[in-house]
Amino acid sequence: MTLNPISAPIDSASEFHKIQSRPASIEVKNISVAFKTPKGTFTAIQDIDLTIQKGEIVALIGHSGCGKSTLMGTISGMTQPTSGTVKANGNLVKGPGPDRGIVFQNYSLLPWLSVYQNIYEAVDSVFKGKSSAEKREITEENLKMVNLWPHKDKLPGQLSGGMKQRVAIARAFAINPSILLLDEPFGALDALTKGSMHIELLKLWNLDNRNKTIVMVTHDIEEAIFLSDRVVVMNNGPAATIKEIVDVRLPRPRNKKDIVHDPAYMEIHDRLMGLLFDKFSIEDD
Ligand SMILES: Nc1ncnc2c1ncn2[C@@H]1O[C@H](COP(=O)(O)OP(=O)(O)OP(=O)(O)O)[C@@H](O)[C@H]1O
Repeated sequence: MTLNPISAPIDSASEFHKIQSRPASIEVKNISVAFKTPKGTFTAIQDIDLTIQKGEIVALIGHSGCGKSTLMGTISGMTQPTSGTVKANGNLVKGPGPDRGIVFQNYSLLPWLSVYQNIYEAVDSVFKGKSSAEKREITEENLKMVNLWPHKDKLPGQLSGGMKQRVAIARAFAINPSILLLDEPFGALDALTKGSMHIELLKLWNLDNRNKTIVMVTHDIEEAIFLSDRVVVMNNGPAATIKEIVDVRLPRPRNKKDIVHDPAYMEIHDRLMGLLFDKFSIEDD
């Protein structure tokens, strides 16, 4: 398989409308999550409604501790909502499933397995009916996609942060989920590595004809705008809700260097800054 540049199909802002008219991939209905703590019940998120279309890239953004990971947890099925429902591809989410691949900031690779084995084991656990040759082919294809084939025999401890993150992303893609959930996947990376990871992610998304739905938690406004179709801004908790959903009607492919000069980008950036930092100001006199 050859890698297409991220410029594969030419898009325009009207592409945004096309995506919005696609079928729902994730339907979050009236979700609340409350945790039992020694001090009593703590409601992290409350009354959240969010529908994400198939093939959409959506970023969740908000201050630390507002409930982004909790909301992601309900979509992944790792967190049970106290009330409300989540559907993925029309099916009620009752727990984690192979239709939803998850990538965390800490990579969650198995340190005692090689890069190759980390991916092969995941493929093996999901594709029970496939032959070993087919599973080896999937493993190889995905490692090559993230340019890690030459490093396949290394242990995670012998890799840089960016390489580990690429293994985690290759593993998530190898199980071919229709939904990819990324919880601060690039948070620990330096700006340059982060920039290349954004390009890698969009390449993989394009290779799959933009069919995978991607939901990403981030603290990074620029990252959210560069990658997403919509940015979901959450209120501060407790009982956090969605404050506003900002549409990112910027044509794709997006060029990291040029996009920042686009007046539409600046407007979205200002809006997000306003939503996130409306209460903060620095008195310097
Ligand atoms: N298992 C739990 N038990 C009790 N409280 C929890 C639990 N998990 C999360 N919380 C609380 O719920 C709130 C939301 O946490 P969450 O991790 O979802 O926030 P976040 O927006 O992802 O934060 P960050 O950006 O810092 O990663 C926080 O106040 C957190 O302390």
